[in-house]
Amino acid sequence: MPELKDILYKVSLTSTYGDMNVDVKGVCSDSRKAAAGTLFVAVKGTLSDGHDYISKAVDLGATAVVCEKLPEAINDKVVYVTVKNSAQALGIIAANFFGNPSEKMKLTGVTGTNGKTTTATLLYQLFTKLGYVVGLISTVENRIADKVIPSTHTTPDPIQLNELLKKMVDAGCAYVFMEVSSHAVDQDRIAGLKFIGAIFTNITHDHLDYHKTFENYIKAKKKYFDELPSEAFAIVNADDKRGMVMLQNTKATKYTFGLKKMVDFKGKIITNSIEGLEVEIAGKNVWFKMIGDFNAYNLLGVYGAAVLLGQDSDEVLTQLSTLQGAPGRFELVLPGSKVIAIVDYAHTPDALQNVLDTIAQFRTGNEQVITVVGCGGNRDKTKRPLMASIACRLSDKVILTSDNPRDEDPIEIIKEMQTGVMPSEARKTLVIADREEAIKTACMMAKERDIVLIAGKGHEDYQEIKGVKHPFDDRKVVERMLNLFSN
Ligand SMILES: CC(=O)N[C@H]1[C@@H](OP(=O)(O)OP(=O)(O)OC[C@H]2O[C@@H](n3ccc(=O)[nH]c3=O)[C@H](O)[C@@H]2O)O[C@H](CO)[C@@H](O)[C@@H]1O[C@H](C)C(=O)N[C@@H](C)C(=O)N[C@H](CCC(=O)O)C(=O)O
Ligand SMILES: Nc1ncnc2c1ncn2[C@@H]1O[C@H](COP(=O)(O)OP(=O)(O)OP(=O)(O)O)[C@@H](O)[C@H]1O
Ligand SMILES: N[C@H](CCC[C@H](N)C(=O)O)C(=O)O
Ligand SMILES: [Mg+2]
Repeated sequence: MPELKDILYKVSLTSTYGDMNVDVKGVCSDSRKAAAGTLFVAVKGTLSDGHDYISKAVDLGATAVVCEKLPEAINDKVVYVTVKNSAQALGIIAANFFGNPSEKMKLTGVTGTNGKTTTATLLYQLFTKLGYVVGLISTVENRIADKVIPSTHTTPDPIQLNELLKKMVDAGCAYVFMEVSSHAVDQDRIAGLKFIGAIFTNITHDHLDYHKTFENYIKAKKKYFDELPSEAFAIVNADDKRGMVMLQNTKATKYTFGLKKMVDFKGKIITNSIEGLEVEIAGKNVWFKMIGDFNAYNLLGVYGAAVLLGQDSDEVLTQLSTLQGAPGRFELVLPGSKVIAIVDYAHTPDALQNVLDTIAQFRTGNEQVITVVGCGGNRDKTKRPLMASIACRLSDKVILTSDNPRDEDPIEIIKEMQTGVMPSEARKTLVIADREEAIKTACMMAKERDIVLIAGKGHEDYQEIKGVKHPFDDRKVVERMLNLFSN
């Protein structure tokens, strides 16, 4: 069992009280999980402050406490350690407690507003095909080789994260690909991890509820690159306005990918159709099963990272051309049906615009595009009118509905969306708060060859209302409707 002094290795301490050789049976940052012999790390959160729960953790048996400020009531059977930043300390402590698993693998992180899950999943699938034992940490699911572990966050908290990485080491994972959310960077969930590579996809409007300003959001993404070690590589989308900003202060070796500029990993789209993409990369024309310009960027980021991780360029392109990408991302439901139904996780204005632009490239103009879209509750409100506006501009009919209302009133969310609908567009919008009814209505309205886009929830198999996740899957509702048509 590790001793306290060992798991505090590399943590910058401001003071210590008690025996640093005490054994530590476990680490927790939630007092409700404290047990005999554990170390409790008090972290200031967005809703409450872990410092208020120190005595609760001690009552449940915690024998050591890491905090920024000592509590008034000191228990002389407990060891107290103060630090300047306990969120950061928690990351380093969790890594030490689980034996610094990230140092025993090649860990690559993906950050950006859109495309993280797609990029990380493609890398996981690619390296598996190349014959390696691979780990994946993503919004949709975590994977240790082919074993699926459900995911609760895009990037888990430091304790779960390091425990998962340790299991990956134990299972022999040589490469691990993980999504790094801006929340995770800001909350130091990744402190203490050793990355060999980092990929930046893009940055657009999202999460301003949390970061408050776009500048802060950019800073959170940049902090990830600023803290990379010199042995790592950093590869960014140079066509994104903020791509080069990410590289400004990094010690890592810098690389770029893109379609428009002079870059290290360049692509040129030759064909873009509902069947897939043909892209010229490294002097070769390669067909991919992924659809849409934005996926050309994801594929180039994946290709660049794979080559930087030492893989053979031709072999990478051959394997990459066979891959399907992540579930619920531009997923065609029952392909070959009379109605083209697409389920996509577009839950930001930029993603919605990209998906509808992609659809616009395929359509003949004789069919209708019917979009069903909602915006999540307890999330960035500024995106609501923008998403409704984009949906109206690029669709023939729009049904505004709900998407994980959480603690908010779905009707109020829809009202905020409606402020983005121009009076001239109002006649093509319907409001149907019940998502199942909304999807059914869209399918009923659709005629042969019409395109129905169901945006926002992708792979999600629930609708979250007031803290309860009710089973709900866009794809299943659409499938039921399409099957009814064919009978
Ligand atoms: C806004 C946010 O990111 N919140 C995360 C944060 O919680 P918090 O700051 O609200 O914590 P808090 O409730 O204020 O508590 C502060 C501290 O007191 C402790 N506490 C609290 C109560 C108690 O009785 N005892 C106790 O010890 C808590 O364990 C915590 O350490 O830290 C928690 C532990 O790591 C996370 O589970 C929680 O994620 C919430 C559930 C969440 O919904 N997060 C989303 C927004 C998120 O992180 N999303 C990103 C993806 C976004 C994207 O890019 O699309 C993600 O990486 O998943
Ligand atoms: N490179 C990209 N640029 C812009 N939009 C993209 C890109 N890749 C995917 N998208 C769109 O964004 C949606 C979300 O993609 P993905 O799940 O890969 O992103 P993410 O960054 O993991 O999102 P989240 O932060 O919610 O986990 C997709 O369904 C698609 O509509
Ligand atoms: N990772 C994103 C996912 C949003 C998905 C959308 N369906 C919603 O619930 O808003 C978030 O938690 O903000
Ligand atoms: Mg994701």
